[in-house]
Amino acid sequence: MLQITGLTHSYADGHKAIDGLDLTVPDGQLLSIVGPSGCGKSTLLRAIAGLIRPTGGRITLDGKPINGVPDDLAVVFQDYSRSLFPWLTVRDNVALPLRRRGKSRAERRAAAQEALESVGLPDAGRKYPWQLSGGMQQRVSIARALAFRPSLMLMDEPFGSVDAQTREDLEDLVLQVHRTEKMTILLVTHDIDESVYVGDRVVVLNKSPARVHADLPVGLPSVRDQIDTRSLPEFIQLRAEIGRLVRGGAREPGAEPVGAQAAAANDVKDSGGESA
Ligand SMILES: Nc1ncnc2c1ncn2[C@@H]1O[C@H](COP(=O)(O)OP(=O)(O)OP(=O)(O)O)[C@@H](O)[C@H]1O
Repeated sequence: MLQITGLTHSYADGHKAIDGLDLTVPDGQLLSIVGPSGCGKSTLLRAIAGLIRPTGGRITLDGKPINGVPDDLAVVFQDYSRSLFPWLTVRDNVALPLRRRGKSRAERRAAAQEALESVGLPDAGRKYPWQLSGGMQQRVSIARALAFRPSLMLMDEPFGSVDAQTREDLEDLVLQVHRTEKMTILLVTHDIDESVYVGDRVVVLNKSPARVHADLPVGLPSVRDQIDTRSLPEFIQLRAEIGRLVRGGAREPGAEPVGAQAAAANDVKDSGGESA
């Protein structure tokens, strides 16, 4: 479980990006994070990733405070072109972080190949990143994260630089990975529809400095489809509510969260054994 309590961060120039943010993410949840531009979403992810030391508050992963980059974590950034090494083959890029796992060369190669297959790139291993399209390069970044088998994956606007069709394919890839690998995923996005489509839950941050403005369960069936899911009345209602919240609106006092009934129904269904 990821637990964030009273998180505060001021940059060296005095700019306060986060002010007293509380958030708990249970294991296996896919949490979408949205908020106005510049509100502190990336700062939050960087603090969770141990890339910056927050000036206040506490972040724990499975009860252990985060001091530096946690062992069990992978990060996927928007800018895939800068996160892959151009002088390494695709397979070596994917295998590289596995050195930290102490794997042998053969094990690293096998894990890289398996991860490439899971993102639909079984034949790309011998190529170099610059020989692939942008969408394929982002698949490689996701494969690298997957090969590492992290318990927590942080994704910072991961589909912001790809075309609309590739974006949908990659959203479905993340949903599939989440279902099969059961890892916890935090996904920062500017796209409200995407936050609902992929999320189990959506957290809306308020204007800088960031705090949790609203926290909404996504009560949609766990198997999602780009056309059918986005046409559901619950999807349309939730997307409208989140849009209003991102623009600074307040939750209506006492209002039942949109999708809560469906979420409850899913819980009942899931507890009955087979989950979709
Ligand atoms: N290194 C830094 N030094 C000073 N201020 C910074 C630094 N990095 C970010 N900021 C400021 O902190 C605030 C939050 O930035 P952050 O990148 O976390 O926001 P964001 O919500 O991810 O932005 P966007 O939606 O545009 O991607 C912004 O006002 C930004 O200008």
